[in-house]
Formats: sequence, structure tokens, C-alpha cells
Amino acid sequence: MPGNSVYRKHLFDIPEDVIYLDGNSLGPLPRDAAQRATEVIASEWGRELIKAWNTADWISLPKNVGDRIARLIGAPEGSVATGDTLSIKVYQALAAALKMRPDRRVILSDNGNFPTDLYMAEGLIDTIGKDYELRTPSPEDVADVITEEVAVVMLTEVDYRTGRKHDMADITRRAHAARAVMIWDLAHSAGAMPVDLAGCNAEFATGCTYKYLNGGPGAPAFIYVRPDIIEQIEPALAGWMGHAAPFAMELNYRPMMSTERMRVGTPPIIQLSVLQQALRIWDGVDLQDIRAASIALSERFISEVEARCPELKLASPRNADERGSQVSFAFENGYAAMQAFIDRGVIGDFRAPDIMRFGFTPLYLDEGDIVRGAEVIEDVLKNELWRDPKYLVKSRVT
Ligand SMILES: Cc1ncc(COP(=O)(O)O)c(C=O)c1O
Ligand SMILES: Nc1c(O)cccc1C(=O)C[C@H](N)C(=O)O
Repeated sequence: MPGNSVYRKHLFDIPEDVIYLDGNSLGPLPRDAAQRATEVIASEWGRELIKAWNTADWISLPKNVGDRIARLIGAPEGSVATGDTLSIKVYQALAAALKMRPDRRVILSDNGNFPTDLYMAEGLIDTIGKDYELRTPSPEDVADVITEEVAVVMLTEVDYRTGRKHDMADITRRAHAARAVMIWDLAHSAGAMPVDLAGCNAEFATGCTYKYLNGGPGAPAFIYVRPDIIEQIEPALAGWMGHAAPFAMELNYRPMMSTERMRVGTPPIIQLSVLQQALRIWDGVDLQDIRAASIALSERFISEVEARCPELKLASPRNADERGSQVSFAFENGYAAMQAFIDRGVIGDFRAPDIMRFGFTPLYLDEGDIVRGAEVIEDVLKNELWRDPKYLVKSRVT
């Protein structure tokens, strides 16, 4: 029997023989999503044609979806805009944040951040002026090097490789004490655990919806702007959908007087509709319960795997309070081993050089899955099944 109150696997369409421990990278298909996509395509687009912007209220969809996400990240209604990809939203947040501190030239991140966030910073620096500098100390040191030179602190709360979690409240407080602007990337937090964005007082947050929020591959990203500063934000990529009056077709840009000014172009209606459906799964779910269940599952996983597989080294913090909702083990032959697990229905993933990652998503995982998953991992390692040459062939996407 599933031992947690948030378990609702019947709402997902997951192959029977699969134990899915990769919802931290791509969430599974919500059972109603395909039907919703068909409705939008066949009835709304197919029958209503362009009228659907009004008759099916497509125009409000980005905001309606943003409001659903807001509830899951501790943000007020109207403070979250959706659309584009997370890379774009990081770029916009960073560009807006730098404009808020014109006297400063340092962007502070850390060397555990997901590469695209750092690439976006490099690209922005390239565009706005080479006298800006991106600093990337280690995650353990970053809180102590927020000096008065720093314009923006840009961090991802949960490390994509190790699951190590930053203390959002503490780092935001330190950033503000140095008069720096704070941006949090919540890619590995939204839907994984409670987030108190309003409480931590950060100016910006961004995130994606294809991981724990189950919006599907390429699902639209989100951006949060603290409501009291929105009117001073000058969006980079000031597209017509963020204009105060998009259909007035004015020659000059005037931003919408809300977070919607962070929108750029035409929203992806089919993908947003799928995401809206996926977010309905969260109705009545308390993120505190998700967290409690996620910790129980990941603690069980660590103890099962460590007892069965002494050759694996825990690469995540041992203390559950210092982790997000994933657990990683380091293993020299981790790529091949992960392919062997996947071949046997236990799906996690691999990050170079030697990290095997496993995500814990109590909406559709229970302790039975964890034990069965650990049995497969033990079998592969004890019998060195990963040595099969077919597991050495690297795929383009890992
Ligand atoms: C922290 C973080 N930022 C950004 C991204 C990716 O951004 P995009 O959705 O633009 O591919 C990911 C994962 O893909 C991520 O983990
Ligand atoms: N966005 C991805 C993709 O398009 C293909 C494969 C993986 C991804 C991911 O989301 C990777 C993920 N952010 C990570 O933590 O590694």
C-alpha cells in the first residue's frame, strides 16, 4: 500500500514495468494531458480557428497558468508570467536585475549552477559590455563572497548534479545586506518541495515546468518578479505580448503594468494547455506533505542502496534538510550502469563525469518502488551486468 497521502499515480500514464526515478528531469505524462491536447487542437484550433483567442480565452492562458504555479512556489497571484524557455527567462531576469544596479559590474553565481544559466550570463555580458564580470565560486563559498561589488546574485536553489540545496532565505538576506539583487532558479524546486518566495523577498525567480510539474518536454518556463518592483522593471526582449496594449499596434513599446510585461511573443497554446491540465493534479496537494514523503522515499533509497551496493558513494548531502528531491551516487562506471538499470525498467539518469541521479516524486512513487528499484540496482552491480558492451555506447542525450 502506498504510504503517503499525496500518492496519486492513477493520474499519470506510466508504463507498468517502469520505476520512474527521473521526474526531476522530465516528468511523466499526466493521464488527461493527451485528451486535453486533442481537445485544444481539434475543437479549439480546429473548429474555432482564430476566434479561439477569445472564445477559448487563449489570451488569458499564460496568466492563468502562472497563477497556478504561483501557489506552488509561495508567490502571490499575478506575480508569475509564463512562456518561452527557462534559458530565456534567466536572461530576462538577469538583464532586468543588472539595470537595477547600474553602478555595479559583478554577476555572482556558483560553479555548480546549470550551464545554461552561466551561458546566459556570458551572452548578456557580451551584449551589454565587456566590463561586466561573471564570478563562479564553489557553492559552499558563494554566500561568503557577496561583496559590495556584486550587482546580482544568481543561483539555482537545488544543484542539478548533487541535489545540494542552498538556503534561499539566508543567501537572499546576505545579498540584500550587500545591496545586491537576488535571482533564484527554481528548476529543481518547483513541485519538489515548499518554496517561500514571498517570504525570502528575492526580486526574481525563474523555473521550468517539464520536471516536477509534469508539463511535458519543452513546456513553457516561468518568471516571478516581486510585485513591489514590477513597475520599475525594463524587460529585455520587450515583445508585443508584454506591451500594455498589444492590439493597439503602437510603434513604441509601453510595458504592461504587471508581471505580464515579462512575456515576449505569442504563447504556445497547446503546450500551455497541457501544462494547465498537469497542474490540476496539484489541487489539494500540500507541498509540506510532498516534502515529508519525498524525504521518506529518499532516505529509504539511500539506506537500501548503501546496504546492497558498497561500491557506490553517496554524492548528495546525507542530511535530508540539505537536499532537494533527488539523490545521486558517484560510480566510475555510472554511465554504463545507468543504461543497465534503464534496460531493466529503473529509469534515472547520468551526469558526467560519474554521477548517477535518481529523483523522488511522491505523486507517483511509493516505498515498494524504492525497494524494487534498489533490488535492480543491486543485481546490476553485483553481477556486473553493466559490463555488457552495449551499455558503453553513449546516446546523444543522457
Ligand atoms: C537549473 C536549470 N536551468 C536551466 C535549465 C534548462 O533551461 P531550458 O529549459 O531553457 O532548456 C535546466 C534544465 O534543463 C536547469 O536544470
Ligand atoms: N531539458 C532537458 C532536455 O531538453 C533534454 C534532456 C534533459 C533535459 C534537462 O532538463 C536536464 C536537466 N535540467 C538536468 O538537471 O540535467
